[in-house]
Amino acid sequence: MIPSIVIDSVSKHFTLRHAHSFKEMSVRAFRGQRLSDRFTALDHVSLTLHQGETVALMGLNGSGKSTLLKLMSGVMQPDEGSVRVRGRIAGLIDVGAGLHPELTGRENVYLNGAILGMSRAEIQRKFDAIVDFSGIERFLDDQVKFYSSGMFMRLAFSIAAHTEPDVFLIDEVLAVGDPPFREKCLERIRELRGEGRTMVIVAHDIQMLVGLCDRGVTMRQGRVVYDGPTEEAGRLVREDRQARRAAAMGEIGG
Ligand SMILES: Nc1ncnc2c1ncn2[C@@H]1O[C@H](COP(=O)(O)OP(=O)(O)OP(=O)(O)O)[C@@H](O)[C@H]1O
Repeated sequence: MIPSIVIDSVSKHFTLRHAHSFKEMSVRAFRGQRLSDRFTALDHVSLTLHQGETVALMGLNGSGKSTLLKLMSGVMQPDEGSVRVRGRIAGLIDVGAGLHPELTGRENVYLNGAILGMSRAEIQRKFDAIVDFSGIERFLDDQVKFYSSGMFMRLAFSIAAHTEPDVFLIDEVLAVGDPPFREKCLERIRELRGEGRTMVIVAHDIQMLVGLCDRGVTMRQGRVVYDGPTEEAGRLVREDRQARRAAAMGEIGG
């Protein structure tokens, strides 16, 4: 098996500021309270993903999935450890992050396509397919700021899905679209999977992930706690959800 992404003992910390103004700072300092805390979002995560694998990244909110995806995509750097990626990577991480609100849909296909590493000739060749897939041809010459969130998502997914990436990162975007488009996206993901590309998918819909992925990785508080069949990875997340719900019920005395 050829490694596609190698994550070696990666950690990522964030600083949480408690005081946002001089007044708040003075008050906290006067009370002897801390002005900020260091928070560990990823704690020595190691993971090797192989070419052609479709991997589900699962875990409760805040377990570190999106942070790990951002490190894979290179938009964020680890504080410790290393991330190595082989080949061209495309991601739908911050949906529409590469789309410019002031530009039209048409202009955004060119801009975003270029950002994702396509040449102008390649974009021209794929232009019709991208627009066709997105289903927004009627709005192609409108500025993207007037799009609904669904239309925005359609265009962003469509551009990314046509970049022919070696590694495709997908974060929760499938939750945004309308059901027919969501089905179309899943179809496209299956197609990309069939072409032997590496896919990493973050989603909360466990049933969908079990149907789509051949490996599941479960995260808890910044650590990988399970790596194996998707079904089992999903079962652990369901357990975590139940435990969290029980704890919340306990807090409100229910
Ligand atoms: N830029 C940031 N600054 C400060 N804290 C951050 C930042 N990004 C993420 N975090 C914190 O890191 C932790 C992990 O966040 P992350 O978004 O990776 O979790 P997640 O598993 O993707 O959650 P979700 O399912 O809600 O998207 C969270 O507690 C979050 O508040």
